[in-house]
Amino acid sequence: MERDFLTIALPKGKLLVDSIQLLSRIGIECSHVNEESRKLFYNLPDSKIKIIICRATDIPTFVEYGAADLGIVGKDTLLEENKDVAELLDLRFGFCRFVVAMPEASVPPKLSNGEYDLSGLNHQRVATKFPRVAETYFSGLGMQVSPIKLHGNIELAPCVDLAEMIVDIVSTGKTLRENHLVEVAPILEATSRLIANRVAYRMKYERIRDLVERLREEIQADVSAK
Ligand SMILES: Nc1ncnc2c1ncn2[C@@H]1O[C@H](COP(=O)(O)OP(=O)(O)OP(=O)(O)O)[C@@H](O)[C@H]1O
Ligand SMILES: O=P(O)(O)OC[C@H]1O[C@H](OP(=O)(O)OP(=O)(O)O)[C@H](O)[C@@H]1O
Repeated sequence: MERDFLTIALPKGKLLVDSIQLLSRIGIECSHVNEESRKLFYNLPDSKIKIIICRATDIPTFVEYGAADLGIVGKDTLLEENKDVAELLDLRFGFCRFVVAMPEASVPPKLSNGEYDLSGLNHQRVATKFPRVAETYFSGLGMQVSPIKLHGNIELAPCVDLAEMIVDIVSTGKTLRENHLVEVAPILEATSRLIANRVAYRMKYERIRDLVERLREEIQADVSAK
């Protein structure tokens, strides 16, 4: 019966391998799921689970509409997409940071507390994949910015005068360095999250809670071992 099955949406891209490994560690054997194939859904009858593979940014949409009961997605995407889903668990992988960055040549002066003075950036253009996050951050500082939405290679924008600054994800810092950009403000840290469709969470409560508890224990054991 369909209601026995859980559909889990996994993001292709950077989070896929860790997602598969985590599910496999709690006994949902899905190591044959991979991005090399063009297969976008997998049935795991023994676990009564279906896996679907989506673009990372689409995961909240699939879960909100109930096309998937559960999904794995970065907190960054969750904030930006702002869908009506339940956030169940921090999965602790896919760590990255949101920052504001600018060309080395135009970094603002520092305040006495050591932070950069961002006030001169009011009404400036900010290139980003995350316009909602950017606007929310700057409005929290009492500022307004003009977001320019891009889908990738954000660091290019200030180099070709498309924007004065960027709001983007930093992981190693290599992309900022190689494009002569400097972080001028941290915004927030993000990791991947397990999310649920709100109706599925009620209708399939026992199954979902059981899965969440197994994941929680596995993550805790992993953290304790490190
Ligand atoms: N260095 C990093 N750069 C980008 N994302 C990272 C990084 N490290 C961890 N992540 C996490 O991985 C998630 C997925 O990133 P990925 O690059 O695979 O997809 P995407 O390009 O953001 O999505 P889409 O393909 O839909 O545009 C991000 O939302 C973020 O949570
Ligand atoms: O600090 P780093 O380790 O250099 O990683 C940060 C880069 O990774 C992401 O881009 P991604 O690889 O997703 O490519 P994209 O520009 O096409 O989004 C992000 O948007 C940065 O550009």
